[in-house]
Amino acid sequence: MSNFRIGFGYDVHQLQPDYDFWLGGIKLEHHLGAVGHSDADVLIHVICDALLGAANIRDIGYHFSDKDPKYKGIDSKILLKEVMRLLREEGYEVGNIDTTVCLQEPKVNPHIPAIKACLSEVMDVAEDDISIKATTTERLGFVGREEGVSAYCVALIYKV
Ligand SMILES: Nc1ccn([C@@H]2O[C@H](COP(=O)(O)O)[C@@H](O)[C@H]2O)c(=O)n1
Ligand SMILES: C[C@@]1(CO)OP(=O)(O)OP(=O)(O)OC[C@H]1O
Repeated sequence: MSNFRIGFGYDVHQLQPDYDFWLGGIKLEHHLGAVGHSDADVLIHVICDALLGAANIRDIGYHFSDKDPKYKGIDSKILLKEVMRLLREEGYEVGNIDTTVCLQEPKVNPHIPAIKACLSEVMDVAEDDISIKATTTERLGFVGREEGVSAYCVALIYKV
């Protein structure tokens, strides 16, 4: 087995009125927000899953159950910090992560610098090793109908 491992994360959250829209640790101003047991930050959730998967230490729902009232409404940055602690406890460091957010509206691009700065601080990983991208689905499917937001992440980790 090499010192390098990869992981992958995928997640979906519904979008509805009267909810906050947290994405990558920052709050977007939008008429719809993401629904979940936590703050429903889909971008942070896929980063957590990709990192946990890379280290082969299960997934976000295993470590932070959506049945546990302790995590009701929790700031996902707290979950990501704990995932980083678990990763480092296993002797790993992050090489880089690459993410894609699938969202019809609003535009993510203007927020990418703030998201990268936020995630860099939470993860203690250089901004240069954190890539955030976005795409619409050309009005097709649940993302296109603005019923939900999805995201993907791949992560490279290495043994220190
Ligand atoms: N929510 C989004 C979606 C897309 N972008 C940016 O726009 C580009 C074009 O999107 P298409 O879905 O038409 O390919 C995309 O490459 C992103 O740069 C965005 O910022 N926010
Ligand atoms: C984060 C957790 C825990 O609060 O809740 P949700 O916000 O529902 O998120 P999801 O990605 O569906 O699953 C992980 C959950 O265990």
